[in-house]
Amino acid sequence: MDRLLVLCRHGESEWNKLNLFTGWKDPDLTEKGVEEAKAAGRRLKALGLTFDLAYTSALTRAQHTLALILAELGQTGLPEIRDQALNERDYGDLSGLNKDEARVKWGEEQVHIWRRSYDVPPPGGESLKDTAARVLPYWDAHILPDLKAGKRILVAAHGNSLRALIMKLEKLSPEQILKRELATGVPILYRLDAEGEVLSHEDLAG
Ligand SMILES: O=C(O)[C@H](O)COP(=O)(O)O
Repeated sequence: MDRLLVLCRHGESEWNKLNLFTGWKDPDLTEKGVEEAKAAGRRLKALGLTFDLAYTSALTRAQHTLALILAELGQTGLPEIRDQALNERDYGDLSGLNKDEARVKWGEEQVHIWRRSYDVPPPGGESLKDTAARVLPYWDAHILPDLKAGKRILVAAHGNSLRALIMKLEKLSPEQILKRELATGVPILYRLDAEGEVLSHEDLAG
Protein backbone atom coordinates (compact mmCIF):
# COMPACT_ATOMS: atom_id res chain seq x y z
CA MET A 1 0.00 0.00 0.00
CA ASP A 2 1.28 3.50 -0.89
CA ARG A 3 2.27 5.83 1.92
CA LEU A 4 0.80 9.35 1.98
CA LEU A 5 2.71 12.51 2.93
CA VAL A 6 1.65 16.13 2.50
CA LEU A 7 4.08 19.01 3.06
CA CYS A 8 2.77 22.55 3.35
CA ARG A 9 4.60 25.84 3.84
CA HIS A 10 2.72 28.17 6.21
CA GLY A 11 0.43 30.86 4.79
CA GLU A 12 1.69 34.42 4.37
CA SER A 13 3.05 35.76 7.67
CA GLU A 14 3.06 39.36 8.93
CA TRP A 15 6.77 39.49 8.19
CA ASN A 16 6.42 37.96 4.70
CA LYS A 17 4.04 40.83 4.02
CA LEU A 18 6.51 43.40 5.41
CA ASN A 19 9.34 41.77 3.41
CA LEU A 20 11.44 41.08 6.53
CA PHE A 21 13.89 38.22 7.07
CA THR A 22 12.08 36.04 9.57
CA GLY A 23 13.90 32.80 10.42
CA TRP A 24 13.24 31.85 14.06
CA LYS A 25 11.27 35.04 14.80
CA ASP A 26 7.65 34.30 15.48
CA PRO A 27 5.13 36.47 13.60
CA ASP A 28 1.62 35.10 13.04
CA LEU A 29 -0.26 34.81 9.75
CA THR A 30 -1.79 37.78 7.95
CA GLU A 31 -5.45 37.68 6.92
CA LYS A 32 -4.26 36.54 3.49
CA GLY A 33 -2.16 33.83 5.18
CA VAL A 34 -5.22 32.63 7.07
CA GLU A 35 -7.15 32.43 3.79
CA GLU A 36 -4.28 30.56 2.11
CA ALA A 37 -4.20 27.99 4.91
CA LYS A 38 -7.96 27.50 4.76
CA ALA A 39 -7.78 27.11 0.97
CA ALA A 40 -5.06 24.46 1.44
CA GLY A 41 -7.37 22.57 3.79
CA ARG A 42 -10.27 22.80 1.33
CA ARG A 43 -8.03 21.54 -1.49
CA LEU A 44 -7.00 18.50 0.58
CA LYS A 45 -10.60 17.89 1.57
CA ALA A 46 -11.77 18.07 -2.06
CA LEU A 47 -9.29 15.29 -2.84
CA GLY A 48 -10.80 13.19 -0.06
CA LEU A 49 -7.55 13.17 1.94
CA THR A 50 -7.45 12.57 5.69
CA PHE A 51 -4.47 12.13 8.02
CA ASP A 52 -3.42 10.04 11.03
CA LEU A 53 -0.76 12.38 12.40
CA ALA A 54 0.57 15.91 11.88
CA TYR A 55 4.00 17.41 12.41
CA THR A 56 4.80 21.10 12.70
CA SER A 57 7.52 23.44 13.96
CA ALA A 58 7.76 25.38 17.22
CA LEU A 59 6.70 28.56 15.41
CA THR A 60 3.24 30.16 15.44
CA ARG A 61 2.81 30.67 11.68
CA ALA A 62 3.25 26.96 10.96
CA GLN A 63 1.12 25.81 13.92
CA HIS A 64 -1.66 28.24 12.99
CA THR A 65 -1.55 27.04 9.36
CA LEU A 66 -1.85 23.45 10.55
CA ALA A 67 -4.81 24.28 12.82
CA LEU A 68 -6.64 25.99 9.96
CA ILE A 69 -6.03 23.10 7.57
CA LEU A 70 -7.24 20.58 10.15
CA ALA A 71 -10.36 22.63 10.84
CA GLU A 72 -11.23 22.58 7.13
CA LEU A 73 -10.65 18.83 7.06
CA GLY A 74 -12.83 18.29 10.14
CA GLN A 75 -9.79 16.77 11.89
CA THR A 76 -9.18 19.25 14.71
CA GLY A 77 -8.34 16.55 17.26
CA LEU A 78 -5.60 14.98 15.17
CA PRO A 79 -2.44 14.07 17.12
CA GLU A 80 0.12 16.80 16.46
CA ILE A 81 3.84 16.81 17.15
CA ARG A 82 5.65 20.16 17.38
CA ASP A 83 9.41 20.30 17.18
CA GLN A 84 11.92 23.07 16.60
CA ALA A 85 13.86 20.71 14.33
CA LEU A 86 11.25 21.71 11.71
CA ASN A 87 11.68 25.47 12.27
CA GLU A 88 12.59 27.84 9.45
CA ARG A 89 16.31 28.24 8.87
CA ASP A 90 17.79 30.63 11.44
CA TYR A 91 18.46 33.92 9.62
CA GLY A 92 20.91 35.04 12.33
CA ASP A 93 21.81 38.73 12.23
CA LEU A 94 19.53 39.31 9.23
CA SER A 95 16.40 38.39 11.22
CA GLY A 96 14.02 41.34 11.33
CA LEU A 97 15.81 43.29 8.57
CA ASN A 98 14.03 44.35 5.40
CA LYS A 99 15.14 42.26 2.40
CA ASP A 100 15.29 45.27 0.02
CA GLU A 101 17.23 47.38 2.55
CA ALA A 102 19.65 44.48 2.97
CA ARG A 103 20.22 44.47 -0.82
CA VAL A 104 21.02 48.18 -0.70
CA LYS A 105 23.40 47.68 2.23
CA TRP A 106 25.25 44.50 1.15
CA GLY A 107 24.48 44.29 -2.58
CA GLU A 108 22.07 42.14 -4.56
CA GLU A 109 24.55 39.32 -5.10
CA GLN A 110 25.60 38.93 -1.46
CA VAL A 111 22.00 38.86 -0.28
CA HIS A 112 21.14 36.30 -2.97
CA ILE A 113 24.05 34.14 -1.79
CA TRP A 114 22.79 34.29 1.80
CA ARG A 115 19.25 33.45 0.70
CA ARG A 116 19.86 30.85 -1.95
CA SER A 117 23.37 29.36 -1.74
CA TYR A 118 23.48 25.84 -0.35
CA ASP A 119 26.25 26.17 2.18
CA VAL A 120 26.99 29.86 2.81
CA PRO A 121 25.19 30.83 6.04
CA PRO A 122 23.96 34.38 6.66
CA PRO A 123 25.97 36.04 9.48
CA GLY A 124 25.19 34.21 12.72
CA GLY A 125 22.58 32.00 11.01
CA GLU A 126 22.06 28.71 9.18
CA SER A 127 22.68 27.77 5.54
CA LEU A 128 20.35 25.33 3.85
CA LYS A 129 23.00 22.68 4.52
CA ASP A 130 22.94 23.53 8.25
CA THR A 131 19.13 23.40 8.19
CA ALA A 132 19.19 19.99 6.52
CA ALA A 133 21.61 18.79 9.21
CA ARG A 134 18.82 19.12 11.82
CA VAL A 135 15.74 18.46 9.65
CA LEU A 136 16.95 15.20 8.10
CA PRO A 137 17.94 13.39 11.33
CA TYR A 138 14.49 14.36 12.66
CA TRP A 139 12.87 12.97 9.51
CA ASP A 140 14.83 9.71 9.85
CA ALA A 141 14.11 9.31 13.58
CA HIS A 142 10.45 10.38 13.73
CA ILE A 143 8.52 11.10 10.54
CA LEU A 144 9.88 8.31 8.33
CA PRO A 145 9.20 5.52 10.89
CA ASP A 146 5.62 6.80 11.28
CA LEU A 147 5.22 6.84 7.52
CA LYS A 148 6.63 3.33 7.20
CA ALA A 149 4.16 2.22 9.87
CA GLY A 150 1.40 3.27 7.46
CA LYS A 151 0.43 6.61 9.04
CA ARG A 152 -0.83 9.29 6.65
CA ILE A 153 1.18 12.37 7.59
CA LEU A 154 0.71 16.12 7.19
CA VAL A 155 3.69 18.42 7.82
CA ALA A 156 3.13 22.18 8.15
CA ALA A 157 6.48 23.96 8.24
CA HIS A 158 8.64 26.53 6.45
CA GLY A 159 10.20 27.38 3.09
CA ASN A 160 13.70 26.26 3.99
CA SER A 161 13.03 23.40 6.43
CA LEU A 162 10.75 21.92 3.76
CA ARG A 163 13.33 22.55 1.02
CA ALA A 164 15.81 20.49 3.03
CA LEU A 165 13.31 17.64 3.16
CA ILE A 166 12.25 17.96 -0.48
CA MET A 167 15.88 17.82 -1.56
CA LYS A 168 16.17 14.39 0.05
CA LEU A 169 12.75 13.09 -0.99
CA GLU A 170 13.11 14.13 -4.63
CA LYS A 171 16.87 13.44 -4.76
CA LEU A 172 17.64 16.98 -5.96
CA SER A 173 21.09 18.53 -6.28
CA PRO A 174 21.92 21.73 -4.34
CA GLU A 175 21.46 23.67 -7.62
CA GLN A 176 18.06 22.12 -8.25
CA ILE A 177 16.67 22.66 -4.76
CA LEU A 178 17.74 26.30 -4.62
CA LYS A 179 15.68 27.06 -7.73
CA ARG A 180 12.64 25.49 -6.14
CA GLU A 181 10.51 28.24 -4.57
CA LEU A 182 7.76 27.09 -2.22
CA ALA A 183 4.63 29.24 -2.36
CA THR A 184 2.95 30.04 0.94
CA GLY A 185 0.03 27.76 1.77
CA VAL A 186 0.40 25.38 -1.20
CA PRO A 187 0.38 21.71 -0.16
CA ILE A 188 2.62 19.21 -1.95
CA LEU A 189 1.26 15.67 -2.08
CA TYR A 190 3.69 12.74 -2.03
CA ARG A 191 3.00 9.06 -2.46
CA LEU A 192 5.82 6.87 -1.22
CA ASP A 193 6.53 3.15 -1.20
CA ALA A 194 6.89 1.07 1.95
CA GLU A 195 10.57 2.06 2.25
CA GLY A 196 9.81 5.76 1.98
CA GLU A 197 10.96 6.17 -1.63
CA VAL A 198 8.90 8.74 -3.52
CA LEU A 199 6.61 7.27 -6.18
CA SER A 200 4.95 10.53 -7.21
CA HIS A 201 4.58 14.13 -6.11
CA GLU A 202 2.21 16.90 -7.05
CA ASP A 203 1.84 20.59 -6.11
CA LEU A 204 -1.75 21.24 -5.07
CA ALA A 205 -1.89 24.90 -6.11
CA GLY A 206 -5.23 26.63 -6.54
O1 LIG B 1 12.53 33.33 7.03
C1 LIG B 1 12.15 34.02 6.06
O2 LIG B 1 12.44 35.22 5.93
C2 LIG B 1 11.30 33.39 4.97
O3 LIG B 1 10.33 32.62 5.54
C3 LIG B 1 12.10 32.60 4.00
O4 LIG B 1 13.06 33.40 3.50
P1 LIG B 1 13.77 33.18 2.08
O5 LIG B 1 12.76 33.42 1.00
O6 LIG B 1 14.88 34.18 2.09
O7 LIG B 1 14.29 31.76 2.04
